Amino acid sequence: MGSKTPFTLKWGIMATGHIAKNFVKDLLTDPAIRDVHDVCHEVVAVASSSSVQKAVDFCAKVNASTKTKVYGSYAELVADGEIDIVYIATPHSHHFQNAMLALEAGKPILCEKAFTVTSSQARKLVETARTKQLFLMEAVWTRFFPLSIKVRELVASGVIGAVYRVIADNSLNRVLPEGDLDFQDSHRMVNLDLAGGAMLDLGIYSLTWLMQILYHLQSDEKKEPPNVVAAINKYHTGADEMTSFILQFAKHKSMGIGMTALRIGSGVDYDFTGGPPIKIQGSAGEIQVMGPAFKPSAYRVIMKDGGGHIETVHCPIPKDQNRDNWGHGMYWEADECARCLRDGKLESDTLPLEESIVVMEVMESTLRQGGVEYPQPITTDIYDRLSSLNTGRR
Ligand SMILES: NC(=O)C1=CN([C@@H]2O[C@H](COP(=O)(O)OP(=O)(O)OC[C@H]3O[C@@H](n4cnc5c(N)ncnc54)[C@H](OP(=O)(O)O)[C@@H]3O)[C@@H](O)[C@H]2O)C=CC1
Ligand SMILES: O=C1OC[C@@H](O)[C@H](O)[C@H]1O
Repeated sequence: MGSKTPFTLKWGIMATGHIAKNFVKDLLTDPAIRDVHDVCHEVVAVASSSSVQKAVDFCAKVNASTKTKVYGSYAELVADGEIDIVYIATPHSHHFQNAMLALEAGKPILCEKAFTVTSSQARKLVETARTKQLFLMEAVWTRFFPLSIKVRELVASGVIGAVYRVIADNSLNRVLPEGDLDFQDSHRMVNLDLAGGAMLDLGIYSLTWLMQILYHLQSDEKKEPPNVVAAINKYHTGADEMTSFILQFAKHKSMGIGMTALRIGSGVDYDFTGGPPIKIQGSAGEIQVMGPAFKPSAYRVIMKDGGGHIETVHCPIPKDQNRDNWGHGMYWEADECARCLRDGKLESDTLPLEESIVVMEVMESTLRQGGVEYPQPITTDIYDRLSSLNTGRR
């Protein structure tokens, strides 16, 4: 791209919660801190379904430009003609209706994980986006980390031979001394009305590691969807609190073993001393990844024959000194959106929509096998512009 003017992507932010804040702060960092010079980002508008004031407070918290527009409804946001793309940062329960709202208004979308609550909702979103020729991507930021790209390249290069097994865990210890989890029953992490539970919130990252190695790297002609076997321990709200799933790719002679929990953490630490949360096992060696599965921080390659030096490669997340030393790692997925929109692409090659559907199928199968059932208002695949999920009527 050389010295050409970078392509600017203009964002509309739907919701003002925890992750919207982190994402917008990432958007507002200088792309040069991550050596990106071809694209940049502008936050044009922020909407809260609760009140305009919440959007105003949000803008102050993230130190947004004074030009950023604020709305007190999602409908107003998606109608804003200046916005190139809407970032959906509502609970999983809301994603289908909110994404349909944006697509119906002709807006491209980056939608937080879990993409939807059911696979049929995911298929409907993809179908709608394709019919309307609009860009759509699930916001699985981890896939766009330079570390993930490097690990996929190493596996594809055959350095560890044929990969037969991937083991991945993304678990948090959120248990209180008396045995309950450290969330109110109404919290989105455990509340069935908000599609709570470990699988959709955290297990998706273990699944991301299984999928990006064992499925994404399969050749297109030989794509083999996984057979899924799962077990779940439920919390008293009915949400899953400890979930394990096996993905079997029989034709490829490989298996992925995924784990997630809210009752026990991934290890004593995220360092190799606690055991890496991700192990990619090949015929000639193994790649181990450390750090939380959603935000990996280092990797190492260990060859079977003991040959070669084992070097840990640390991959720090760049920080912007002019923005309170902020940098979370979500800007790489935003850069992907900018490049796709700049180049007229309707989906990302790194996270194709077909894979988001398979991911939802795996999670749905896992939850079904464990007997987790979400209520009808959040599982329907019938779009309703006036659904309380769109209007914010609680
Ligand atoms: N990529 C990542 O690292 C992370 C992703 N996530 C994902 O982002 C999404 C949001 O999570 P998070 O930001 O932690 O959640 P929060 O509860 O902090 O924020 C959710 C926001 O959604 C809006 N909202 C609309 N209706 C409801 C409702 N009925 N109950 C609660 N909130 C509602 C609210 O914004 P308003 O009132 O302004 O409309 C609220 O602030 C989830 O899908 C989660 O999986 C979460 C954490 C990390
Ligand atoms: O996406 C996520 O990653 C970090 C976790 O702490 C959070 O619960 C989850 O939503």
